[in-house]
Amino acid sequence: MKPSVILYKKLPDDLLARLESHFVVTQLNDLSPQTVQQNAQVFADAQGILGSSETVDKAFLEHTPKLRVASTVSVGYDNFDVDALTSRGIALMHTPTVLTETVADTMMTLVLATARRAVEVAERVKAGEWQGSIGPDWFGIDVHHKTLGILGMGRIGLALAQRAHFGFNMPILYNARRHHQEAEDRFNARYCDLDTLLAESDFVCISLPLTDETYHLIGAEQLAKMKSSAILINAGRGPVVDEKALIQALMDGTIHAAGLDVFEQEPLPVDSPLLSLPNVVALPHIGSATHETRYNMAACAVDNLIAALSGNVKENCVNPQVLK
Ligand SMILES: NC(=O)c1ccc[n+]([C@@H]2O[C@H](COP(=O)([O-])OP(=O)(O)OC[C@H]3O[C@@H](n4cnc5c(N)ncnc54)[C@H](O)[C@@H]3O)[C@@H](O)[C@H]2O)c1
Ligand SMILES: O=C(O)[C@H](O)CO
Repeated sequence: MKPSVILYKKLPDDLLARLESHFVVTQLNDLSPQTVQQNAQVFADAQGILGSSETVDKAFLEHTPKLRVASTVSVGYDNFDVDALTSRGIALMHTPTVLTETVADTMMTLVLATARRAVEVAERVKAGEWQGSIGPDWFGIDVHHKTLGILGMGRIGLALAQRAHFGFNMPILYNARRHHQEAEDRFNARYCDLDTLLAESDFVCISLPLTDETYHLIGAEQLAKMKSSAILINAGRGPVVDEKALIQALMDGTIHAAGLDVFEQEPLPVDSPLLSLPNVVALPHIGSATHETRYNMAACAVDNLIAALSGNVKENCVNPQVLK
């Protein structure tokens, strides 16, 4: 008999058909306690789950005694209690690599949009304010040849460094737990401690995962160490930055601007002060959101689930120790 799996994200038809050729698939909207309660038997029978963004913690796992694989349509997995999954022998599969270049494009978009004030001035044009030659109140700042600091020199950090180095002639600084020879050899990136990176970068770019260590890594103290002309870019996870401290720093001129794809609370509440600051470009967590990349992520997650439930995993497992 085919294993039962729960799908909690919409898939393109061809990928759904592929999933259904291997499994008995139940489609649900989410993994909320209410959904679990209303579909208790489905959760009790499920050997796999596939979707994104929902919390999978100890309380959830109590309802899934047969679960063997969780396949997330994302590279980030901070919404999973990995220790709880591992202690139950459940494999966590994710989708690195297929989204790397697209997310780096998004980060470069934020660098350019904040520096050149693209959103702000485009809105002024739409509002009919372009009535003659523009003056300094429409000007931005240069990106090329400025120093770009990277926090999180992993797959996405490297792809960002490539763009900044070759495309914009930017010196690259990075802080990490170890030296990254590839970044140093290919992009002339210079390793430095966090304080030096904050003090010397014109753009501080975050592509870090959210962990206990990175939670509020950037707070008031760190923002105060940045140049007042510097711009903060965050496409890692919202809680890596203390958002209250960031709002204050943007309001009092401690830093120049921020380009944000991720927030402490998503969707960003409509009354967030961030939305009334002209020096903020706020995107709705679109790092990987192109048609091509979202398809490739979904395909990767389907393949990951098939591989893991058939004992054939070659890559993309967060906790490979459960496979031994
Ligand atoms: N905005 C989006 O839509 C979007 C899309 C994809 C990924 N992301 C986020 O980007 C993150 C990175 O993705 P990736 O594929 O580059 O992952 P990765 O694992 O290749 O890179 C993460 C890097 O951060 C480093 N790191 C972790 N903790 C650190 C710490 N305390 N100090 C310094 N460095 C630390 C790791 O060593 C690694 O090099 C994901 O975990 C996710 O949270 C966001
Ligand atoms: O981690 C990821 O893949 C992105 O943030 C999409 O959720």
